[in-house]
Amino acid sequence: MPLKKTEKLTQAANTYKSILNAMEEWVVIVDHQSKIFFINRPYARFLGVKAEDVKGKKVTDVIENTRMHITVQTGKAERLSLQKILGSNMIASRFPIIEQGEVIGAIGTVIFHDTHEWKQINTHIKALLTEQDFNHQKQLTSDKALSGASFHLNDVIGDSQIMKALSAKVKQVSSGDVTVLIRGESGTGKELYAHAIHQLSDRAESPFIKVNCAAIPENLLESELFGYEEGAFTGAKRGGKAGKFQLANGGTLFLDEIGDMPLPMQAKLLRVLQDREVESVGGTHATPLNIRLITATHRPLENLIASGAFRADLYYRINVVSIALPPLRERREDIAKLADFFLQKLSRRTGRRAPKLTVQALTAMLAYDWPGNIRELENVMEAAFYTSHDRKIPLSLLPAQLSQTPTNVAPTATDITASQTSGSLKEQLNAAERNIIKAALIECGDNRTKAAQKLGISKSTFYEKIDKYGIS
Ligand SMILES: Nc1ncnc2c1ncn2[C@@H]1O[C@H](COP(=O)(O)OP(=O)(O)OP(=O)(O)O)[C@@H](O)[C@H]1O
Repeated sequence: MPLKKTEKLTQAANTYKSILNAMEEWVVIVDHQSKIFFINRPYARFLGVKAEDVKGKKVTDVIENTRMHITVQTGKAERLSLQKILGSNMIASRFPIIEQGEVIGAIGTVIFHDTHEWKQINTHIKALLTEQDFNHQKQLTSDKALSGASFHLNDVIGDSQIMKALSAKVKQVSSGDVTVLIRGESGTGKELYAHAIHQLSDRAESPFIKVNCAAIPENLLESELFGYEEGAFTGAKRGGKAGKFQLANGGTLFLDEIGDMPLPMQAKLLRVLQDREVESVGGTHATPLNIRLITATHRPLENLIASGAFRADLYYRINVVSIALPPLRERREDIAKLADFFLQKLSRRTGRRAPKLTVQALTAMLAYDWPGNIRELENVMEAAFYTSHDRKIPLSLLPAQLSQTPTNVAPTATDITASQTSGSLKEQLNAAERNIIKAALIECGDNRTKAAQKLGISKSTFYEKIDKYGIS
């Protein structure tokens, strides 16, 4: 038996001897008795020995502080450990050589020949990463310098039928100047879509200006939107200040959280949109406007109108084309792909290899309802990325609420990804019908009459079906 092991090792090593000798890294191979079988020339030179002379000697007698014999005994790899040889701290790795289940030897490498070299290389790698990051940022800022919008439709991840229908609709409405209202729960990607529409439009090279109507105090909103003249009020800047409308002129104005705009401001906004001109606070003349307006909200505008908190006339003006973004729990097919996308993104940013989700972790993620939608998923993946070891993300690294979904209702990873192609014919047809109805609703901006017409069914049948599938 021992002979056989040696023969196998001889065969393997002979094939690669000249390659191993040409390497800058130091390489040593021991047999199953921890005797040196091969040592490459650079390593032998460093030790001050001749490769032929040490062949067959116990590795512990030739290399100081070696652990190669331990690797042979345990069959376990040791990566990037410190090993002091002739006064220098080397960085060494050791791997068992396994053939048909048995350890026939071990291979050891020394990558950095002292800690100084390791530090130098570390600095070099950091510089490369910074440069790569800088180039990426430069690309983003040059996109931004052109327009202020840096997301494209390609950045929108999602293969589900719903997302495909949305992409088609976005492409269709982007080119004209039509006013778009984007609706969806918090974190569903409303801002991302606003950017994508601008990027696809003829205005892509012109400014994209965003205003978060919920984040600006009521008394500042007017001057923020319309700008002000010098001396317009106490504390006004010298020379005045351009408003977001003026800055967006020629391009796109994105009013986020429009449902949170105070009523008096709604009246002023409506006037500007109707007159197509804007006058700054304290100003004496109006500037003609040429903007494309995109608005977004997570609030139910119809209810706000009913309670008197939102103007119906403004609603009609902003709701020319409506795009409804589905919550993540209604397109669970996209969860795995989005998770992977965020892990890869972090990997590119940090230079660390992306860990993989275990089946249990992915199953819990597929069963969870994601009230914070994609933003929540992105945050969960970021926390898991930084706390993961062994390139794995087990369930224990996910927040507690993800493991609390009762397992009897938790669909498995395969259930979800195969939801279109598994189950009885009836189940598959139902799944397909649900997706078709959902897609039609999206295409028709949630207008049920139009969606029913598009599908060639009566309004009452359409209502029965949305009831049956619990589509809201
Ligand atoms: N389909 C998607 N693919 C990839 N990333 C996405 C997608 N949708 C959203 N994101 C990311 O999720 C995060 C939240 O998206 P975004 O800010 O556009 O949501 P929102 O609906 O505008 O949220 P809020 O209403 O809270 O402002 C962002 O980091 C965005 O890049």
